[in-house]
Amino acid sequence: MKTIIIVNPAAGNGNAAKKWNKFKNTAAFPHELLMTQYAGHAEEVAARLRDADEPVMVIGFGGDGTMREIVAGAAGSPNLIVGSVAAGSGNDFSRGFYSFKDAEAVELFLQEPASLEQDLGEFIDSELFRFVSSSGIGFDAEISALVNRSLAKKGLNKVGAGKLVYLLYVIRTLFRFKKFDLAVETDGNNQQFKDVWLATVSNQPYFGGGMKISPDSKTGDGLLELTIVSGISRLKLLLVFGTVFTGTHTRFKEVIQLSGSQFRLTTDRQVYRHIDGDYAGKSPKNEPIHYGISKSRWNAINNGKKEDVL
Ligand SMILES: Nc1ncnc2c1ncn2[C@@H]1O[C@H](COP(=O)(O)OP(=O)(O)OP(=O)(O)O)[C@@H](O)[C@H]1O
Repeated sequence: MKTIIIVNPAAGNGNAAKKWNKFKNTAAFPHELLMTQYAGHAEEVAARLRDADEPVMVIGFGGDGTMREIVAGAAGSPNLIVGSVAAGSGNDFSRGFYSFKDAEAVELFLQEPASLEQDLGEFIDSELFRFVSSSGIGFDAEISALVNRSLAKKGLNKVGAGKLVYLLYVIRTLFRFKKFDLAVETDGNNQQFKDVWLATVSNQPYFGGGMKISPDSKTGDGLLELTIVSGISRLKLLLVFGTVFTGTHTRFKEVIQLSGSQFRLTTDRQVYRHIDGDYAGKSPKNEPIHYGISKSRWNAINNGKKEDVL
């Protein structure tokens, strides 16, 4: 099978380039290489391959942003199979979908390739936004928007202090965040939530670099899960965050989880939002936004262990 590796050298704060330099020396299988030059490049490359008349495996060598771009470009093409090697910062894609741990794993897969159709989440605002793992509104989206914008982070990342900056913004946002009201409409059901900290639409269990926000999400079942955290004190919110890593946060009464093929979400003010952890503008005030699953499905690696990918 023809194999194309798309490397984002900027992923993982530049560590992807170093990781690639090691990986390429062990990659004995035939492959073409493409180094991304700018944001959006990986999607363009994957989209150009869409009309392939033979099966092509596109391996993303990067993090969640790189994988989202590749999946968005490849979705709807019957002959493209998307694989990944985790080389980003958060790498939630590799927790929700099968990911190659080394070149040997790629070689083994190529001996007996198999794929599995998966869902791609989407919503339309002024433009079409797509997400592979999750898209959220609120507290966590505000933190990541502020951290990424912070010039301090750019300087401090060079000395490996990105996590410290993140922690500082968590504390700052914890005190400054303005909670919002949320209306949820799903399958003819209307619900109102007051004092909401965050609402996350998930296609797979993980977000935020290993937090199991939506333990029951399955990537190919045609459903999305909505997690809402509301009516909770700052202190308890921290406690809840501590339990998200194990997925036990769902026991708190302030954490609501809904499942459906689509959700219409309306916020009473503009609130930061993300797609797969990346900035995705703000939700409009009092205007419903429709979250659903794209008609264009995509093919993931099927390594034979269904529980890893379904
Ligand atoms: N050559 C490049 N220079 C700068 N940015 C790039 C380049 N190529 C791609 N990008 C952008 O880099 C961004 C970060 O990539 P990615 O999300 O894969 O890594 P990450 O943020 O380190 O990992 P994660 O999302 O898993 O935390 C993406 O939005 C992508 O569009």
